[in-house]
Amino acid sequence: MVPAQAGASAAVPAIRFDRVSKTFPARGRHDAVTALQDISLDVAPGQIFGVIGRSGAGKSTLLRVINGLEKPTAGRVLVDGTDVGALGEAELRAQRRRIGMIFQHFNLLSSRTVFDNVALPLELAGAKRDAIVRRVDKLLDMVGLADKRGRYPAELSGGQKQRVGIARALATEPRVLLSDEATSALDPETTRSILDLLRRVNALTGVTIVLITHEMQVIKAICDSVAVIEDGRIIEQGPVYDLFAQPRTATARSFVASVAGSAIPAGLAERLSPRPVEGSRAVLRVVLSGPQATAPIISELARTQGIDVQILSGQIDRIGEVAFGTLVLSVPADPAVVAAALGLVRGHGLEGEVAGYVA
Ligand SMILES: Nc1ncnc2c1ncn2[C@@H]1O[C@H](COP(=O)(O)OP(=O)(O)OP(=O)(O)O)[C@@H](O)[C@H]1O
Repeated sequence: MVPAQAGASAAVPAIRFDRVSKTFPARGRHDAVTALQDISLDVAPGQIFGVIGRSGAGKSTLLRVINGLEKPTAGRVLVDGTDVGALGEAELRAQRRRIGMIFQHFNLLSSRTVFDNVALPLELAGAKRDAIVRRVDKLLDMVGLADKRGRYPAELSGGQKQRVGIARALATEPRVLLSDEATSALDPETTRSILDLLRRVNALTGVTIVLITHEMQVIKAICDSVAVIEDGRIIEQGPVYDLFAQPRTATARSFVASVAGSAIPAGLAERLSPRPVEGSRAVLRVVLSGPQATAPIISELARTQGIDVQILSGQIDRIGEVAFGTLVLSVPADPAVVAAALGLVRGHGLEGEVAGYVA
């Protein structure tokens, strides 16, 4: 007998990148640019999949090959098993109705009301008027904008505009929702409410979401899986908690640190000197991540090594069961003491470094 889970593991991914590369050809004085290099990844149906990278890393291009706005120069992108690059114009149009998209600057039509913006994809798909009214009213209810249906975009806040964008993207009941830095133009509180809405939409409709961002906070807030992109290559990918627990590359570590608040407090940073001076103490920065994130390093430093240790700042956060954060400590500047302290930290599989010396 075939085990029950065999069927599930063989499920067609919602999106598959199979060795995808994209090079924009040289034009005039501009050299050719390879925006995507040999990318392979699977997005499972119903997942919220985040792609994080710095400016120019290739995030938008990666999103645009999913809905066929760009064609790969090598490899294939499969959406629900269909090779997007092999579709003709008419098939591609039909395919795009199954892929919604939301944007950083909302891209609403200013001359249309909220209702008419959301109705547009349905009108283009040839839906009947009463079906359009039913669907749009339901969507406006879902995004909490039923009372704004007759308003124009200029009369809405940024968060409300993005809610309209989300309702419009969902109008044709897509299987996939692409999010292009959808919260980058919003303040932190509005960002949270939009991310909550996307989570709710995902849970209610099962739509697969692929979002690109340069903010680790967004990944942490709603993604199940994440890929880190740099210079057109995926340098790490996996469940979000794995990335937080054990970032393997310097880029991923710095993204994790941006959420974990690894920075030395400003007042202390100004007083740090690169070398020890008379009576100074060494300032150690310890990154808490992985299975040993909560190891009792302070008591071990004090008790087993006899090191006089002072806590200068610290922050610890959690994703599910995984703890991560940073601790800033000071110990006597004696090189033997510093080496013993770092040895103990690293012995627990944690990263530690001397950030400087403070008198
Ligand atoms: N149509 C194009 N023609 C030529 N080069 C392009 C084109 N689109 C993107 N590129 C180049 O490809 C690389 C990746 O661009 P992309 O927009 O995908 O990056 P990104 O990670 O989304 O950046 P940002 O966060 O700044 O939007 C960049 O070097 C960019 O200049």
